[in-house]
Amino acid sequence: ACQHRLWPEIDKVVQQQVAMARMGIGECGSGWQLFAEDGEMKMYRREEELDGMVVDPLKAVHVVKGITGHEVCHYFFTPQYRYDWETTLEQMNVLETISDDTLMFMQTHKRIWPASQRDVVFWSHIRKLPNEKDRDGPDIWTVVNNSTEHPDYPANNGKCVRIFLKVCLMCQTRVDPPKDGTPLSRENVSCKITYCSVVNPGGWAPASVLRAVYKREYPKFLKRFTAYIINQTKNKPIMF
Ligand SMILES: O=S(=O)(CCO)c1ccc(-c2ccc(C3CCCC3)c([C@@H]3C[C@@H]3c3ccccn3)c2)cc1
Repeated sequence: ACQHRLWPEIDKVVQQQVAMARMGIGECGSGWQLFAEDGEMKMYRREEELDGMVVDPLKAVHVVKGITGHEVCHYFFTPQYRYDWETTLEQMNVLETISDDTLMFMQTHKRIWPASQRDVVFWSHIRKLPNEKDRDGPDIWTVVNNSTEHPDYPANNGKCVRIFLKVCLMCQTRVDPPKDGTPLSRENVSCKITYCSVVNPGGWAPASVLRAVYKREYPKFLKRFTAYIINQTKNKPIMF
């Protein structure tokens, strides 16, 4: 994978995104407003516009018991599961297998009235990072999705408006070993999930409509995605 033309960009964006995800909400600069909360899940956004278009950065933090960061990133990265959990997905194609940890996708998302239908081309990279805080603690796992161009799929040449996105899913596993020395089980693991995304809708859509879509779709997405992983992994060995 080192020689691929995208490698320098992938490495730069992954380092950037992970640094951002690691910062707490307080450190990320002010302006974050909590817009959704459900148990351990907290969703923040900043209201930002670019050329009159809503490009609100989103940052969600969640703690889920019984699953690990490797499992969360595995089910997020691997194409074959995506239709099971991605509610607004209409079509997904793997355009290129750049390496075993880097894929390129083309996706069309369901039209959300009154906005026109959207599509997106992005590379997706999964990576394990050393746990700097706790040397012998479990590694951090991350998936970064970043818009890119593909010669066979030029933007806005068909029915869809091309969106641009930068997404970072970063997961930190926590293990609380059982006191009585019994073998480790899923009750002893939990995962702190940080999901950061910036979606540029590509073409104009009413700010009120987009913000309503985000307010509805993002909490639904994260709840459905994490419930899916719990269900997929419950009778399987723990993936660390
Ligand atoms: O994390 S990912 O990389 C997972 C891979 O699939 C990803 C997440 C979200 C999107 C996405 C693309 C388009 C749109 C909108 C923009 C204007 C009209 C359609 C939305 C809106 C926000 C709603 C939404 C939010 C969350 C999940 C799905 N839908 C989201 C794409 C990829």
